Amino acid sequence: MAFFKKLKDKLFNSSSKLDEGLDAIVTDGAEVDTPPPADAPARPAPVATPAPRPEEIPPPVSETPAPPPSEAPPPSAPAPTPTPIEIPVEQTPPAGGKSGLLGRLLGRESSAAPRRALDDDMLEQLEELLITADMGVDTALRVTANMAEGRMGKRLSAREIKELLAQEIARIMEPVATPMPLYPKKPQVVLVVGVNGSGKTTTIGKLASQFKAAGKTVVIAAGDTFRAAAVEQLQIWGDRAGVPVLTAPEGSDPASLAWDAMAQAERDGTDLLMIDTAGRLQNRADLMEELSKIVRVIRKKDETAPHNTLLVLDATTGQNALSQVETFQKLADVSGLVMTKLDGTARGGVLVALADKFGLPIHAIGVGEQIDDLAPFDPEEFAAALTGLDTR
Ligand SMILES: Nc1nc2c(ncn2[C@@H]2O[C@H](COP(=O)(O)OP(=O)(O)OP(=O)(O)O)[C@@H](O)[C@H]2O)c(=O)[nH]1
Repeated sequence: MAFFKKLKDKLFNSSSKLDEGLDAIVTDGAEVDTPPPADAPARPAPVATPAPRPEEIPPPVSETPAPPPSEAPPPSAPAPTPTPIEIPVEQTPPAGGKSGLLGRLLGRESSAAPRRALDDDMLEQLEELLITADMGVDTALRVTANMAEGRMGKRLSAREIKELLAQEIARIMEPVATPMPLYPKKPQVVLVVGVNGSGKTTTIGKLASQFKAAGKTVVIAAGDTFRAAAVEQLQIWGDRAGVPVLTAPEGSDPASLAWDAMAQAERDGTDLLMIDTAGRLQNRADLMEELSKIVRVIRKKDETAPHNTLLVLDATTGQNALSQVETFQKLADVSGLVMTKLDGTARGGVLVALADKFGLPIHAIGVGEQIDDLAPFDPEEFAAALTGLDTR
């Protein structure tokens, strides 16, 4: 199945909500064109059209220099292998203008499609709809203001509004869509943080499997030593991914496990060491101490580690994800996000709010419970899926 179709299906709840909401807004108070007046706007001028995306996904190693300048890859560094979180994206119509034009040319949108003049009332309805889709008030206001710029009084069809919205969303998301950077450092230490249940274990398993498929050697440290069940789950995912999982006795110090794991990874020349961590936010001070101790200890072995601190967020928590980012930014030096459970949630809009508010890279999205249900984040596909623009 085309990846776009899969994403669209999986984002069904979000997209149908926006999709139907936008249709309703236009129908509410719309007039039917028969035919549209010659001077009617054939289609709105595109807003701040996002720079055309290259056909190819960004290179695996980001432009970001390795943590300290001295660690920057030497010119002779071996060519990076394709990043594991890159998944070939099938050709899909862009979220923006082209599909609309094509749609029109192919007669997808009849000239009798209902149109509604863009006025304050309609803008308010749009804002409300975006807020209910978890975009948050600030982002919803900014998005609608941009959509309205230069278009007040223009008569727009539902499809044109969806295209405008998709363009605006893609424009916000474009800068944050970056795969997890890979460095020539061995081991590259990836600290994985997030609240319990956000999908850390699952994401570590999926990422480990993708890194391994890309030819990297990976080892996982089960750093949530306080919960036997968490360790067992991680072992199951390690088995699935074919990657060893280092564990420590229940209740032992996670920092000491991290130390041992670093030593083993260094000894074995392992490419990536992924460290799972506890996610108990109930006692923030303890968690902060635990995370900073892990970091202190691994820095004794490599002062540039951790090279990535991934925050795993559960999309179904909606706006709560925003406060989790704020909290974890205080606890750890978060370098990127993975958003899980985007399948089957009506709260996908929170990604837009996250990108708008924090600008942290979104490395990947979880769209299911299977090992291959982790996809690179593609802003245009996401915008199209979220707004219900598709190839129907
Ligand atoms: N539908 C869906 N479910 C997911 C996704 N990612 C994780 N899950 C499910 O979410 C639940 C929690 O995932 P875990 O990976 O165990 O979460 P965790 O953060 O490690 O949780 P703790 O072990 O309690 O700290 C599991 O039932 C997973 O199958 C996803 O992308 N989509």
